Amino acid sequence: MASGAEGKVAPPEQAQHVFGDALPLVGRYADLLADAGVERGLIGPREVPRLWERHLMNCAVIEELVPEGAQVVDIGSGAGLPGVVLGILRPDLSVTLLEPLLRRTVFLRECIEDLGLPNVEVRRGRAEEVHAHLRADIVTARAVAPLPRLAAWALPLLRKGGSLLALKGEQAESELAEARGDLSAQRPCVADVIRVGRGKVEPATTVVRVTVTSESDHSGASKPRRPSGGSRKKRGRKR
Ligand SMILES: C[S@@+](CC[C@H](N)C(=O)[O-])C[C@H]1O[C@@H](n2cnc3c(N)ncnc32)[C@H](O)[C@@H]1O
Repeated sequence: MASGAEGKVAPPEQAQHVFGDALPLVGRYADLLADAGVERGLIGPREVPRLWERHLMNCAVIEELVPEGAQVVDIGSGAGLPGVVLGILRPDLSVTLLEPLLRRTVFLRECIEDLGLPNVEVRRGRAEEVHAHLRADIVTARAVAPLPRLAAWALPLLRKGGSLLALKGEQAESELAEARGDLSAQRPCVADVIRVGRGKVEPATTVVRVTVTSESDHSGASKPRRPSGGSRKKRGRKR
């Protein structure tokens, strides 16, 4: 994929601490986002100066919540956040980037090829339509949907003991408090809010972690309920 010098943004000093030996490859991904990603409207031009702190590093620090060798599904991957970053940092993971929009899946496939990531694959589809086909130890999602809807999409994909890691903003505690009833009605689970990356990223990344405590019944007996909360909001501009 073409990546000129134009959109390049130098990594901050702290990036070495976060990415270690993976820094050059993450730098290449940053260039792809800043060039082709912006050109094709997958990422806003105003995001470029804050690509490292607000996007790449903020996503990277969740890797400490992902067990060795896990199968990860990144719902609504968009331009690849956090899935591509996890795939680069952690070659031990198998990462599926799940994204419904063709333009975005084309970009993601090009990125994976360019970056040479054999442990990452792209799947075009909606999370609610892949319950019969995908299983995961970890499901990640950033800026995709309110918690009740996200849980309805993610929890059926998880193996017992697996977790949804939803990257959320400062309102995570109240969002979780409102959604608790909905979450356990979807599937038995425990949920908490964790802040990761203290000392590496400022502010620390806020994650709502929902861990399922039962086997799921994929025969259909425990079909996910339509969440009562998180009513459909106006979607943002499609990129
Ligand atoms: C705001 S973007 C966030 C992209 C990326 N996760 C990030 O943080 O930059 C939301 C993404 O979710 C995707 N999406 C929307 N509905 C979805 C669904 N039902 N299943 C999977 N992805 C979905 C959209 O196509 C879009 O790429």
